[in-house]
Amino acid sequence: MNFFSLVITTLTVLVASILFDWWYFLKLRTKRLPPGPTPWPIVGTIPDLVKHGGTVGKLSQSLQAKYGKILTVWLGKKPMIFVNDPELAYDALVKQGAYFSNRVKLSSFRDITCGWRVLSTGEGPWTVALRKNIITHMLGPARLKAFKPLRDRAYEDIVNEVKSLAAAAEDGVAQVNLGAVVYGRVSRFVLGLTFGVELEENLMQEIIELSRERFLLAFKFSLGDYVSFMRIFELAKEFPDLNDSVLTSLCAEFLNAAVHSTSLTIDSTMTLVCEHPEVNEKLYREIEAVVGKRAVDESDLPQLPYLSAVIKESLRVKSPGPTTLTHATSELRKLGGYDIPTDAMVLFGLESFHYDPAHWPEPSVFNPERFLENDLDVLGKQTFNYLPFSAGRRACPGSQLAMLELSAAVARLVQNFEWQKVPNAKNTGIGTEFRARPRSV
Ligand code: HEM
Repeated sequence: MNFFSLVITTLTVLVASILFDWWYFLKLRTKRLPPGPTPWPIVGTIPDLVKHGGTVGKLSQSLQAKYGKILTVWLGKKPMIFVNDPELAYDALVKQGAYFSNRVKLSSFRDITCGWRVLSTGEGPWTVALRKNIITHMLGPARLKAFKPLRDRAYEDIVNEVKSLAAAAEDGVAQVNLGAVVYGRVSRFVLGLTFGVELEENLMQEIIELSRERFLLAFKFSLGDYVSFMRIFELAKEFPDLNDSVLTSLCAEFLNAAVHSTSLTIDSTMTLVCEHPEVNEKLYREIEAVVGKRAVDESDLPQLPYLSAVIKESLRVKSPGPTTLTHATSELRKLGGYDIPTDAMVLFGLESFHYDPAHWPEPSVFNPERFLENDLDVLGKQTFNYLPFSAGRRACPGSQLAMLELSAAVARLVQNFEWQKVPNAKNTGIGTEFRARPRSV
């Protein structure tokens, strides 16, 4: 092909795809979508998103005052609908759960998930089978019990790693990136759970690094998902149903889903505990009174109500994600009187539920006492105003394991050390810098 025909072909594809996007956009605009800012041609509301630091949760919260608790923004030609009202979320995730449980097939996820074949991006019978396998086999009560010794090792290793940093420090106080320490130890436990055997240290180290790279890749933004002509830069690939690559993707997904939010939440809980010395003191006294000097065990957790309240309040104030993953409908549905087309990405605003002043007085104040007065379930059984693990058919399958790990790890950290945040320490993405002085246990 000579240069001239190449230019003509490229321009034709460009104009055709712009016209296609325009037609697609106008077709969707005939629906009665939830309100929102008027989108720009081609790019939609992407400029507003950029103004909000690229964070969809922040964009939706700032638009909520003007447009209400269900609203639409446009990522190029694609509508993204935010549901920030707990009652509408209950309608979608429970009453209409069978229709709101699909996922949007974003091309940014295609390669990393071997053609969307992992649990969090899949839908239909394949996903139902995967979820059943995870819930009944990988994370069923018998397996959680069988793998308790590995979890105990992880808690012990976290404490020992911080103790050895303290022993090596001149003033006897460890300076530690807690998120990084927890990430490494929880990953080793989850690898044991995934493969059913303990792997060699070198191999574990290699898998942990590779899976972290994969995790970061999954956040790659692909313009082709939203503006069709950008697709010409992406190559189509075929993926088989189940082979080594699909299995690797499934293991990487499990490892990332299980480790990242858990280590992030342990880090943010300890940050909140450091910022509230009265909470730290009360927590330490509860552990001392119930457990004494021996190491806290998971079997002690039901006797530690204040610890449970601290973890739940931390998940309310600092949910690892401000929204659920994107949901999609399997057919055109109605929600709050609006149309929800199959092309829309639907996000449920967990942070909005958790910060609703009508339900939570002084919502930005960290106050574990709220959960002592009213011990709410984490899967929305009593109210959708508290939903850290989402609810319904796509709710987090790891909530039970996560609550065990969060509670036991935080209890051991408070039991063994006096914690302080390093002044002006910021979360570096993986964790926050703390100073930890071993208590004389
Ligand atoms: C603090 C800890 C955790 C939090 C706050 C959390 C929260 C969530 C949320 C909000 C979702 C999205 C649900 C939706 O889209 O409606 C999710 C999905 C998921 N989580 Fe978790 N999670 C945590 C830990 C875990 C653990 C320990 C595991 C595995 C052992 C896990 C595995 C998954 C998987 C596989 C999905 C995708 C489910 C699907 O698409 O059907 N998570 N999680």
